[in-house]
Amino acid sequence: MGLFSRKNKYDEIEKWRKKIDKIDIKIVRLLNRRAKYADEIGKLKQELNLPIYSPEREKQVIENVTKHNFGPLSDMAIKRLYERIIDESRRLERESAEQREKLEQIYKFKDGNVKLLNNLRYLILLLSLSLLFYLNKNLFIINTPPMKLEIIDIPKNSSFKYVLETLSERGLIRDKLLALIVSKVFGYDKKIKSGRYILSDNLPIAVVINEIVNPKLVFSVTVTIPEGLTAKRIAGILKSKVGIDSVKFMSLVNSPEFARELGIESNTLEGYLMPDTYNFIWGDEEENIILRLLEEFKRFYNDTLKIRTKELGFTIHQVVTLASIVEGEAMYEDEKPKIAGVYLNRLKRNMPLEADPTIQYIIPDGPRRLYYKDLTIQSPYNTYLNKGLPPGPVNNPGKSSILAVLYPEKHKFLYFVSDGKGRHVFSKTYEEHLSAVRRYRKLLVSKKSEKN
Ligand SMILES: O=C(O)C(=O)C[C@]1(C(=O)O)C=C[C@@H](O)C=C1
Repeated sequence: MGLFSRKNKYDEIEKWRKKIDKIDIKIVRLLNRRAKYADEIGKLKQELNLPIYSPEREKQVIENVTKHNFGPLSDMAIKRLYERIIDESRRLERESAEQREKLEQIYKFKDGNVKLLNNLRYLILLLSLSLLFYLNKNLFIINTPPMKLEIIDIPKNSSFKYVLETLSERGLIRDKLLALIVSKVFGYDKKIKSGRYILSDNLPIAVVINEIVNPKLVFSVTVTIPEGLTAKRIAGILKSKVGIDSVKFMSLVNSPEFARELGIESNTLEGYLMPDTYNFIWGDEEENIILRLLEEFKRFYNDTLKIRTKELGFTIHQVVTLASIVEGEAMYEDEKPKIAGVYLNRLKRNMPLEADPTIQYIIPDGPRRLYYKDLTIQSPYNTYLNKGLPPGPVNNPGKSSILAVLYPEKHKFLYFVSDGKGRHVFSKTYEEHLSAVRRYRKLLVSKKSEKN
């Protein structure tokens, strides 16, 4: 073979190959278009739940292509080629189906979660709204008209737990836990104030707690302290009426430092607790109450009375001491200046006062009827054994008794004895007095026999 013809053949191969290349490009494009159609069919089969593999259809396809086969490829060759093409179609359909399934699962999961989240959101919203509604209703709103008013006593040093228990027991707070939480959050549990409170049963928690922390409806009690009582008996009254600690009250009354601090020339405040009618706040401090009683004493014992005291040559302490004896003796106001006059006459003559109220003060079980042996009790307060005034007041005298000492009746009486009816018989001499005493005793005896 010549060199020239050989080269021509190579060129020819190249020429054919170029043609094949062009056809291959078309074949690949067509194969992919075919694969795409098969993929569409696969999608529909998946939706219809049909199997990918369809042997009848494959048979049809082979028959179709061999029918149109005019060589040079044999029918068998075409058949083998198409079996490979359909293989790849099935593989593509399968892979696509798998991918769609996976995606579907992801969406399903997402969908579920989104639904769950939405439900949770609604639930939280609902819960928050109900909580807000509940808090608003219980904490701030007055919902019902009051059914009853309750008086609540909160003693000093009460624990917050005790306060909550009491309020809840009396129906003043419905939700103890809510009250506890709110109080703890705002620190109210450490700020409660003792006292007597009047609260209605329809108040919301915030109002009830605020009232106890910051009382506005404080309960004031009117207390009358009668004239002539000892500090100890006054302490008893204040304990029951105002809720004070009577031991603390007495220790203040008997504190010389406290008396000095208040400007009282005495070791105790006995005599200076002014009898009167007072308005106290229930549960108020013992000290405040004493200050109030002393204030009344000082207000009463004004400059005019102080000047008068000096004129008489007495100290305030001596006047109050004698006034307490007059207070103890007199039952009627109009007799007070006369009785004061008797004691002042006796003091001037250096006679013992022989005043029964001073004995009543030293007997532990008084006040009661006195016996002769009571008059012999050793005490600086015993005015049968000691001349002059006792060391201090034997009770807390009222205003009229103090005035009776400062403005006594001028007379010459040195003695008096009960007339058996609450008044007294006054005498200038001992003899007169003795006969008055005898008359009194006779009266007593006849009264006794009348009774029997
Ligand atoms: O016609 C179908 O059902 C197809 O899925 C397409 C095809 C093919 O490639 O022609 C693929 C797989 C089947 O087994 C049958 C035919």
